[in-house]
Amino acid sequence: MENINNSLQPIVELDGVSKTYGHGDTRVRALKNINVSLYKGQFTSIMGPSGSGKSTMLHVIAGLDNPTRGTITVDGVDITHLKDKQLTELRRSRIGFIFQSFNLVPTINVLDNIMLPTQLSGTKVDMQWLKKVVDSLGLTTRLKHRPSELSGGQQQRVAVARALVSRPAIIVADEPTGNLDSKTSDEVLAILRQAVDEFGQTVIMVTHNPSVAKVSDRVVVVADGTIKADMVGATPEQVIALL
Ligand SMILES: Nc1ncnc2c1ncn2[C@@H]1O[C@H](COP(=O)(O)OP(=O)(O)OP(=O)(O)O)[C@@H](O)[C@H]1O
Repeated sequence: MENINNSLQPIVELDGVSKTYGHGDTRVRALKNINVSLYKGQFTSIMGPSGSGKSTMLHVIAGLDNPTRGTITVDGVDITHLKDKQLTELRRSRIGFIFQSFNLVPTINVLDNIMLPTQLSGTKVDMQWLKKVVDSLGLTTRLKHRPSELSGGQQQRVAVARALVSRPAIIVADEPTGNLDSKTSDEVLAILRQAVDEFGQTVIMVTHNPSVAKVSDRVVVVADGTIKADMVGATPEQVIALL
């Protein structure tokens, strides 16, 4: 399986990236000299066993954590040398986040949560797109509720809607379907796929679910802090064989 395509434009580049946590006896090498480019307008899934370094890779890509060594370039900007304020600004303007822990603001309603990143970045909310996202995620009747009045799955869908509505160039998702039933999980994946196909957004997703290969352009398999496989157009069966 070939992963080199000259017509593709890198949007995230990791060059010699290592991440070590702790010291001495507690030292863990979570990422070991990773070199990889992820491309614009692609849906890339990062898979691998528990503890292999997937979340660490996603966190350094999104500028939420610093690598110990190496360089990370996001949309042409070397984020490893940015000041905190510049990094916050880059995250706000270019990256949408979906985490398993939702990170919703408890004191404001669902609609305000969904619109928050767009308002923070000072851009106009595309109400038509917002309506489409909210409808497809089954949240239309929940917009005036507070997050605490929603089920876990509904809160997850609010987090997905929030990441999509501002149409960031890159959507970074850590197990976004982990808490969802299979129907809702399929809907979330379909809408992420739509963000790629219709709006040219880039999705980078960490998941344990091999069936996600069906919606992914590329599957990067991480094992023990290194890239073990890098597949374009892989089937779930091919992914399972590698895990
Ligand atoms: N803040 C931290 N301090 C110390 N060690 C850490 C920290 N975060 C992660 N690690 C270690 O780094 C390694 C990689 O962790 P990471 O969370 O990236 O793995 P993962 O592949 O995402 O795992 P999972 O699928 O279980 O979420 C693990 O051995 C983990 O224990």
